[in-house]
Amino acid sequence: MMMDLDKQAETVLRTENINIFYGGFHAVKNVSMEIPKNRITALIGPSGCGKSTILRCFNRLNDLVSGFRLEGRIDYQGQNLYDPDIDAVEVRRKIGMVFQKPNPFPKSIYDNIAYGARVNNYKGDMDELVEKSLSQAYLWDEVKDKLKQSGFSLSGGQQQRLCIARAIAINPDVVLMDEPCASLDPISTIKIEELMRELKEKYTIVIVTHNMQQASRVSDLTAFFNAKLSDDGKRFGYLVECDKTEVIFQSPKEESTLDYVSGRFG
Ligand SMILES: Nc1ncnc2c1ncn2[C@@H]1O[C@H](COP(=O)(O)OP(=O)(O)OP(=O)(O)O)[C@@H](O)[C@H]1O
Repeated sequence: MMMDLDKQAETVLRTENINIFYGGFHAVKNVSMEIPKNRITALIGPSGCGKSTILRCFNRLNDLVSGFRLEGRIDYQGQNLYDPDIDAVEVRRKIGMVFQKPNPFPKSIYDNIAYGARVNNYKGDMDELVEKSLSQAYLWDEVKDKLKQSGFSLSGGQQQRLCIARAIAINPDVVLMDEPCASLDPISTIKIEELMRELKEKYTIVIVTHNMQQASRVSDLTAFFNAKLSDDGKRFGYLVECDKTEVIFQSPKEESTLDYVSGRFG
């Protein structure tokens, strides 16, 4: 499907008819979609439609949730991420995550970056890696004179850029972002959006956002999810459509998509 949407981009992640359960609750039904390389894909939709659930499946973060079960497959570089012989820790090294609330480690700014590299037995020059990662996250100039201070001493927007720097320091393929600007002021938000545009040159980005302007400003592709009641009266999430962002925002196939992006519901 995506090949038609973006002929230049190869597919990094592909879900094939996935169904996601939390215990007896069928949270997400029959989602098939593709995430293209070096693009920003936005997941949008009303609360509870399963955006975060799907995002977290992309790096197996839901494994830690009791009762979680996934049916179907998620292919990453031709392998099913959920095959029993796949190491979830290695998956999370290749597919990083940035959360809604900045969550620096209770360590110095320097060690926030160096920690993951040390754990991964990084053999290169640590100072260089720290500088490069912080520069890529547009934070270096603001912190270069206080690298030994705690990550918590930074502003919220700076902390989020620190978390992005930490995510890219271990050289992932994909960076997942779950509402990365939800707790930030407008100026920090614009900085993170600029940063995302830069980062997609090197990484593939998938972002969950409630902010329609943000999705239309930064993403190349947008997937619109919705929720509805099944025959037994339970609410489940599903993918309505995924297309180029300008199509989703201007001429989507489904009326419910237009209603949502134009603020008529949700
Ligand atoms: N750990 C969990 N255990 C049980 N149910 C869960 C769990 N996490 C999510 N759910 C349920 O799965 C459904 C989808 O939740 P999810 O957080 O993925 O939605 P979302 O679209 O990201 O919502 P929001 O926009 O409000 O963050 C919801 O009904 C939610 O209550």
